[in-house]
Amino acid sequence: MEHDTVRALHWTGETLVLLDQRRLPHEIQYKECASAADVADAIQTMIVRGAPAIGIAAAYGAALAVRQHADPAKREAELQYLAQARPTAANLHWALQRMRAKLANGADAETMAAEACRVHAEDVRANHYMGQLGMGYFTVKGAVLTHCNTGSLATGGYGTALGVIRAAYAAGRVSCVYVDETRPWLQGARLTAWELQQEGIPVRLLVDAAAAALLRLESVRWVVVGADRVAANGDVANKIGTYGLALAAKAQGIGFMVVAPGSTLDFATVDGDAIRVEQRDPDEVLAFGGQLLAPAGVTAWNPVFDITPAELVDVLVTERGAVERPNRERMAALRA
Ligand SMILES: CSC[C@@H](O)[C@@H](O)C(=O)COP(=O)(O)O
Repeated sequence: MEHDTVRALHWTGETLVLLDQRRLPHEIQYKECASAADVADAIQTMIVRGAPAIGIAAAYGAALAVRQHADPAKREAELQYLAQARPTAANLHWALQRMRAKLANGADAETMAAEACRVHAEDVRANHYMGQLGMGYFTVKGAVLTHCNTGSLATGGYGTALGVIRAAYAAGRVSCVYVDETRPWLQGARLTAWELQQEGIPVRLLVDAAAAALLRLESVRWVVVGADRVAANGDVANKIGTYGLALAAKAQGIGFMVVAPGSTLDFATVDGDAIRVEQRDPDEVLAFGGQLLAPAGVTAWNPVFDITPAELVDVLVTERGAVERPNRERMAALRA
């Protein structure tokens, strides 16, 4: 098994230590979470981000709630606080549901922590499996384009879309990785470029607005992205800008691959229209590094995810298998 360059989360046995992703790549700082509320705040403020990593953090948060409180009402309040940290990533609710089931069976703090560690380890295993499965589609060596950060930092380790790219690069099937900078948080520029550089994988950064031109002018074989939630019909919620990439890929006849673990699949949500898309503070768009970019008084629209209709997805890769051109019927094969 290949090594992972970095870990976003570390369980000490008593606390959860998170690599502060807001400060990367130039500062390595950690945030120690001793309570569920600390974890919820870390998710809300993007110290930890990426759907699978959010789910894993929430699982550890639930273990901390049980360690901290004997009173079921207080535990419940902590779990609800965690559940509200961010709305779009399905993994958050999936993880809390799994931890609640343990709790309902009378689990103590130690058993809860062991379950959270299992959630974490299973995610890493799923990523390695998806890496192998996904790279099977890269039949000709070439360049790929990815968006946001879906690597070790966004998951328990290794990555979803970036896991496929890493596996494919190791197998000699990727020549270069184009990375969208991913405004406004710059997950591509700050995090993905950093992860790829550490691996020695050739990386070229582009502004988000250059992606369609890249697909038209350069020979890119696949666009590979992750997901925050996949609805029962295969519609995909992912970082804002993903829908535009899918449209451009379709227009150019370039493959569009989505890579996501089972914990991101939401069969209770009928389609993308029913997915709640998080809106964040307009200041994330209007200012940068504390410096106002736009004229004072201008407002901004800041949805942080968009919905890509299933018909634009060529293949959805999960650890339960891969589905080509997902629709409601084909998605059924991925039910747990
Ligand atoms: C494996 S991560 C998949 C998605 O979570 C990722 O593409 C993404 O959109 C992350 O958004 P973020 O706002 O950084 O949490």
